[in-house]
Amino acid sequence: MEGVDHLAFERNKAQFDVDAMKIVWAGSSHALEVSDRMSRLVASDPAFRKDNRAMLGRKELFKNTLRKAAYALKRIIELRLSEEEASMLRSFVDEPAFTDLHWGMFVPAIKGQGTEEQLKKWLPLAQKMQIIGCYAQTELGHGSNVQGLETTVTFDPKTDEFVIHSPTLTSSKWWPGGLGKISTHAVVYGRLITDGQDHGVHGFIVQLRSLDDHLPLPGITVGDIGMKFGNGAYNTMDNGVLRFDHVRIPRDQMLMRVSRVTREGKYVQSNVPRQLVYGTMVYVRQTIVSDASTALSRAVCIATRYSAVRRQFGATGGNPESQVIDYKTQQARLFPLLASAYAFRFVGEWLKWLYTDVMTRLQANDFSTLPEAHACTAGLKSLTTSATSDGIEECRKLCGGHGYLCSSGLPELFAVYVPTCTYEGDNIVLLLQVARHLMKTISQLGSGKKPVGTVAYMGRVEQLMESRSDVQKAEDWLNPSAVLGAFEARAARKSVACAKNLSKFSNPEEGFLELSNDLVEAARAHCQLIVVSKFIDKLQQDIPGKGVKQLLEVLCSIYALFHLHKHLGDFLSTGCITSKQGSLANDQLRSLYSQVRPNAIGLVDAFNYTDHYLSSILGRYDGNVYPKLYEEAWKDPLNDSVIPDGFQEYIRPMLKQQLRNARL
Ligand SMILES: CCCCCCCCCC/C=C\CCC/C=C/C(=O)SCCNC(=O)CCNC(=O)[C@H](O)C(C)(C)COP(=O)(O)OP(=O)(O)OC[C@H]1O[C@@H](n2cnc3c(N)ncnc32)[C@H](O)[C@@H]1OP(=O)(O)O
Ligand SMILES: Cc1cc2nc3c(=O)[nH]c(=O)nc-3n(C[C@H](O)[C@H](O)[C@H](O)COP(=O)(O)OP(=O)(O)OC[C@H]3O[C@@H](n4cnc5c(N)ncnc54)[C@H](O)[C@@H]3O)c2cc1C
Repeated sequence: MEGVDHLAFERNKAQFDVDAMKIVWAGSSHALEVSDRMSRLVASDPAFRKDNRAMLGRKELFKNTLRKAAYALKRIIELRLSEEEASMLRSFVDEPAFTDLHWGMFVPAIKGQGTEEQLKKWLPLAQKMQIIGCYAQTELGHGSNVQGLETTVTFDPKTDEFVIHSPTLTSSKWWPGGLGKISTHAVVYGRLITDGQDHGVHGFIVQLRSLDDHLPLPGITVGDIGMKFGNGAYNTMDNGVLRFDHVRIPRDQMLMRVSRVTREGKYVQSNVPRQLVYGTMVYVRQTIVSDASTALSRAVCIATRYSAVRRQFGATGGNPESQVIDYKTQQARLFPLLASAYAFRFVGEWLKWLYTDVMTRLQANDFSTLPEAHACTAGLKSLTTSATSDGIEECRKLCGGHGYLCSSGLPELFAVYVPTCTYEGDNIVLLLQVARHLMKTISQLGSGKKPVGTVAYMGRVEQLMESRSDVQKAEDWLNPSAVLGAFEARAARKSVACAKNLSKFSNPEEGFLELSNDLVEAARAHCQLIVVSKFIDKLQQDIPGKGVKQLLEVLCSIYALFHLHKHLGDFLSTGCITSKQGSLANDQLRSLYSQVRPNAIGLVDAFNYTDHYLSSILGRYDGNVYPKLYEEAWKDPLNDSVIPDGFQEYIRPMLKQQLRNARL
């Protein structure tokens, strides 16, 4: 039934102001207005169709992406869109493309590591897309260990140039998105060598292809690294391989904000920490946290709407079967993911604030919050992307068999999303960075250095080692201080246990390797505490709209109590809570799920996603799932003919042969 809202009866159940929640989700009325306008602009333009991606071969798929990227830029210019509108439009086009790396890494790398002169020269070219850039750091032999990169960049004082070279096979640049076929330029990371001395890894702007005929410049070998996981999915991106054979670039193409090489070949470090060379990764990790909430909310929106449409079992007295969303097991799998999507939204907002604050301080040569920014971006990137990848897969299972169809939108979302656990830093490697930060914080406690920011609770470590939860009944777990107390005590105790064990090793690095599993768990507990505490902080703000704040309080409690239940072993073994208190938390969770149930559709409608963006028959706004699934099946190329290609050639003779054998 076209035009009928099959989910209207669900929408009528909502006990809160969905439009007010849309503003909270978007971040402001202005952000909602822009994202709403841009998403509709993309959805209504047939040039941005994306429903056939899984069927296309690589070349056709890639060409289509190039067409969309060029068309998007044309529309951005024609409509005179602002930077904010343009970036929203690109995100609603919803297709990984070279432009992600151009805008997301190449431009930020120049902005963050270039001098004023370099910004003046390169930014206008990049911003007008007169050049297209990528971020070429990872090599075939090294990704996580950036200090292990092998590409050499040697200063030649005779010609005032750098000579870039790939000395080994493993030094080939490998993975950079946009590099394979499109980028004209790259920010290349390599070891700077002056006068025979190795100064470690630095960034350089390098032209790769001619701006006239797009052919690789002399000494450069470049191409695509091949098909990746999933049909369609990330294969719209030309991840590339790049080798240099003594390629020369002018000296002023070294990004010189952190350190520079003089005309005489002298290496000069500025007063900014060398870690700023890693600044672009910090920036991108921060954006990845907000993007996690977007990806997870998409999957949750699909699974929630479909769970309200889907019915199985329980038909009694002429009544229809039960909606699967009413099963407690479905709720216990789905609603924590819904809560996580909101939790990641708010922690992402906070992280953006933290990043902006760090950048402002850096301008004033205050580098004190850089370690905190590194630990938070690394840890939260790791926590949210792992949870989102697992969450998307859980949503697929929540949709039963139909979730496995490409038309559910979930397989492609998973395939595109899952490399987020690896790129911008492998999630385990990043948690180990957080663990280092925690161990350093603990080791400095005795020196009187007061921990600040997200590790401030370590300053109360003695009290946290002794504290006992005073929860007596299930509702006590709704008290934010009860939840915070338990999460802080668990995080502190896990870190302190690691620090104690580490102190038993005469060689700390050996100890760190030996205890790395425990350290990763301690880092995870710390990051979960950050998410919980930032959700609680959000609820201290004035949040208008009928029932909006109350429902967010419910979601916040679900996020916290779900993790308390999931990691009960941690909370019990560290002695923060008793097993009785653990089971009260579980009782409270069940009650919270019942409070979400009537509001579930409203809560996913608040994401304000168009059907085009969701790209899922199961997640359609109108819930008209079955006729559309049925219709879609007939569009498959296999159904173009009644008898498929290959049948006459292979199967008919086989059948005939088998029949002949049977008659003998
Ligand atoms: C359905 C369709 C949907 C469509 C949607 C479309 C989506 C499209 C998305 C596309 C978007 C993006 C594409 C992704 C592109 C990906 C790009 C990349 O992956 S780029 C490469 C990223 N590489 C990495 O992340 C490498 C990870 N490794 C590192 O970061 C480092 O090497 C590290 C940190 C692991 C170790 O570094 P190092 O050995 O130098 O450090 P130490 O451990 O010795 O530490 C020294 C000291 O420095 C501090 N430190 C480390 N890093 C930082 C930092 N970044 N900032 C500040 N400080 C840092 C560290 O804490 C130590 O401090 P100390 O006080 O001395 O202890
Ligand atoms: C889709 C995609 C897009 C990418 N885009 C870009 C790009 O645009 N530009 C770019 O430069 N790079 C890019 N990359 C590369 C990416 O940044 C790296 O793959 C990533 O940093 C992980 O490094 P690795 O591949 O070397 O993994 P490895 O470090 O080899 O990891 C392999 C395994 O070893 C483990 N491991 C490694 N070190 C440690 C340790 N110290 N302790 C414990 N365990 C460890 C890891 O946890 C993992 O399980 C991209 C990668 C992908 C998949």
